Parts: sequence; structure tokens; C-alpha cells
Amino acid sequence: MTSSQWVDAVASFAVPGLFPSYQSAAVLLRLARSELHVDLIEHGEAAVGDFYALLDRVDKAPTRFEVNKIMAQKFIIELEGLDGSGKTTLCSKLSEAIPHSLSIKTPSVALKEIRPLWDKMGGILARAFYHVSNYILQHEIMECEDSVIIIDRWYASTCAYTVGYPNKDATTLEALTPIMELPDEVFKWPNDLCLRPHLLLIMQIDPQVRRERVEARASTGGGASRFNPWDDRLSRIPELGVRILESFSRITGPRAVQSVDANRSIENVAESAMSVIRPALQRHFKPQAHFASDPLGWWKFESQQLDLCDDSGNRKHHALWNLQVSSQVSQSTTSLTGPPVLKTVGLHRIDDSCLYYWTSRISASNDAWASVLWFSGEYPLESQFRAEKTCQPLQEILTFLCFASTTRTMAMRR
Ligand SMILES: Nc1ncnc2c1ncn2[C@@H]1O[C@H](COP(=O)(O)OP(=O)(O)O)[C@@H](O)[C@H]1O
Ligand SMILES: Cc1cn([C@H]2C[C@H](O)[C@@H](COP(=O)(O)OP(=O)(O)O)O2)c(=O)[nH]c1=O
Repeated sequence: MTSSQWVDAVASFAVPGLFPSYQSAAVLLRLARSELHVDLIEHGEAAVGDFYALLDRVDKAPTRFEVNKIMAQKFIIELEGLDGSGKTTLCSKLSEAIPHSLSIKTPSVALKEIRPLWDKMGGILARAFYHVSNYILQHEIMECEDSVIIIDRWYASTCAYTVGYPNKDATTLEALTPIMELPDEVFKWPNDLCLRPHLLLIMQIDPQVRRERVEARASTGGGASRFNPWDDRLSRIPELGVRILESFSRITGPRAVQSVDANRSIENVAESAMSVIRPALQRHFKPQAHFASDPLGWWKFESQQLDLCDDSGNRKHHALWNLQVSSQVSQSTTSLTGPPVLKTVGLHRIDDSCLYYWTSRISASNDAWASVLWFSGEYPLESQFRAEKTCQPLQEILTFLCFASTTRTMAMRR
């Protein structure tokens, strides 16, 4: 693609600077080097070479199998919030509190040297850099061995900071379309950014408290002490912070989204984040404990979290899903006949590649169970099987139903 073709392509983006895919941003960054003759070398040949080598490595998208395996084996938490809301502080607290966790950030530390170069260029090139940095982070997650990944900013920042403030010369935001009037499409996690957070935590902070923290950070020295351009913008144009926060809340792609009150002490903020994370980790890694305690409650909670149904109980989302329905009617657990046979009963379009369950008591005397397993065809079979085995051992698989109604109607029919 030549630079003029590229300029035409960019003009068709829904929001200026909001790239739809990895390739659309990577091609521009490569053009910057070859055709646009941007002087990159003055910024250090080694850093530039490393950056382009990294772009080439990330070019190869992970396979669906690799993605599904990572999504099943790891738990990814993304922290978002305005500058100075305490993300970095919370990341380090969480990584201390959560075993086998890794704390990383976007743009990743591997891009530390090259980032100021693209920041200095600004405009569409800087946006392209931030866009690819999300995929570089994905690459790092794929390669790491830790099971809980805590990320200080990810794609939600790229989207919110671009949509929130597409014109850097603006001193007022009057000319911009209100966030709530922009189409959903704008806030959609890119299809080719295959990993996504299991949990997005959005730090909510009073503007004055945030301002004081940013000033205190600036006066205490050290690496994190610099004012970045956003510190200044956010105080000159307070509505900008509101736009960015509204954008965070519209992002779709993360499996669950929660707000964290970031005004309180560091310990309180960490504890309130942990009170959301703990059960989420348990559901992810040990789903059986939830089925045992309050299965139906858990299901209701999850389906709201995932926003599967609208207020009337109709499914809102569409993607290919398999459905399996099995039930155990025997009161005895002594004659279990080994692992349940998994059988797919239909392909259904519901949401994205989430794996989750519904299981519930089916009689008042608590002697029978129904277990519904929806699983995305995209998950590796061994993880589906393992998850099923750990939920409720099924003595007898009685029914395989075709899924012809909404999730809520099914629950009511029982
Ligand atoms: N809950 C808190 N209470 C008081 N100060 C905090 C709290 N969380 C963070 N800070 C301080 O506020 C400043 C900004 O926090 P930081 O974690 O760097 O924010 P961010 O990563 O969101 O920009 C830092 O100086 C940090 O020590
Ligand atoms: C990750 C990301 C950050 N940014 C901006 C938002 C932040 O104001 C700025 C600095 O981010 P960051 O390095 O995370 O600084 P801080 O820890 O102070 O929040 O970069 C984008 O514009 N796009 C992006 O994709």
C-alpha cells in the first residue's frame, strides 16, 4: 500500500485515529519508515530496529486454538482509569496479593525507549503506535507462564483516549459528538485482538482528588513523576475526563466490567478490587465451588455480567455456540459411572467465546440436578471436559435438548 492509498483508507475510519485492526496500524508505521521517510534513526537505531522486528513477530496472529487455550488457562484483568487514578499503584498491590500473577502495562516496557519517538510525532502515527502496542502486549501474554495477568491500561485506553479527544487542538469539546451518541461499533474490542480481559476494572475518582495526586506525584520525583500531556489537558478541559470515562464504560469485549472507588486509601482500594477479583478467580479456576454454594444465583449473576439478555430476557448477542444439557436425577452419588459423555446438541449463536455454565437444583428436595453447559466451539475440548467434570458429576445423561428458547425462558421452564 502506498502512502496516498493509506491516507484514503484512514479517511474512512469511523473515528479519526481509531484503527480497526493490527494491519491497518502496522502498515502505517512501516510506511513511516519506508515511504514517508520519517527520521527514525535519530532516536536510536537499536530501539527502532527492535521495534520493527517486534512488529514483524506480532504480524503472525495467534491461532484460535492458542487463544482459547490462553483464555481458559489464564485470567486477565485490565485496569483502566484517568491518569493519576491509582492504576499503577493498584497493579502492584494486586500482584503482591495474587499468587502466580504478572503485572504488565500498555505500552509494554519493551517499548519504553521507542514510545517518546511516536509521542513526539503525535497525530495518526502516535495513534498507530498505541494501537499496535495492544497486540504487542497480547504477544507478551501469550508467551508468559503466569496464570493471572494484571494489565495497567490496554485496548480500552487506546479507544477511550482516541474517541474522547480525537482533535488534539481542541480547547473545548463542544464540537465533538457526545460519547453516548456514538455508535456501539466504535467501542467494540477489535476482532483481531484475540485475547481480551476476563475482568475490566474502571477506577472512579473525584477530579480534585485525582488532580492532587498527580501534583503530589510530580513533586515527589522518580520515573512516574513526569506530567504527561494528558495531565495538563485533563485539568484544562475537565469534560475530557468525563468523555474518557464514559468511553471506558461503553467498551464491549471484556467479559465483565466493574467500577472501583479509587478515592479511598491504597489499602481500601486494593481490598475493594480484591473483593471483585477473588470470586471471579474462583469462578474461573474452580467453578465447582460456586455450583455447590448457589448455582442458580451464580448463573443469574454471570448472565447479567455477560449482558446476554435484554430486560425482557431475549438474547442480545450473536456468535456460534454449542449447547449441551444434561441432568442427574438419582439421589445416590455412589454409583457414578465415570466422566460424563459430552454431546453437542446444537450450534447456537449467543455471545463471543465465553465458556460458562448454568447448573441448578431441579427439585425442592435437592435430590436432583440439572447441568447446562454452554461452550463455545472455539474452546479446546480438553478444557471443556475438565471443567464439566469438576462441576457436578453426572450419573446419567438424560436429556439433550435443542436450544430453542432464551436462557431465561429455559430457567423458568424447569
Ligand atoms: N488510594 C490512594 N490514595 C492516595 N494516594 C494514592 C492512591 N493510589 C495512588 N496514589 C498516589 O497517587 C499517584 C498516582 O497514582 P498512580 O498509581 O501512579 O496512578 P496512575 O497509574 O493511574 O497514573 C501516585 O503518586 C500514587 O502514589
Ligand atoms: C495505552 C494508551 C495510553 N494513552 C495515553 C493515556 C495516558 O494519558 C498517557 C500515559 O499513559 P501511562 O503511561 O499509562 O501513564 P499513567 O501511568 O500516568 O496513566 O498515554 C493513549 O493515549 N493511548 C493508549 O493506547
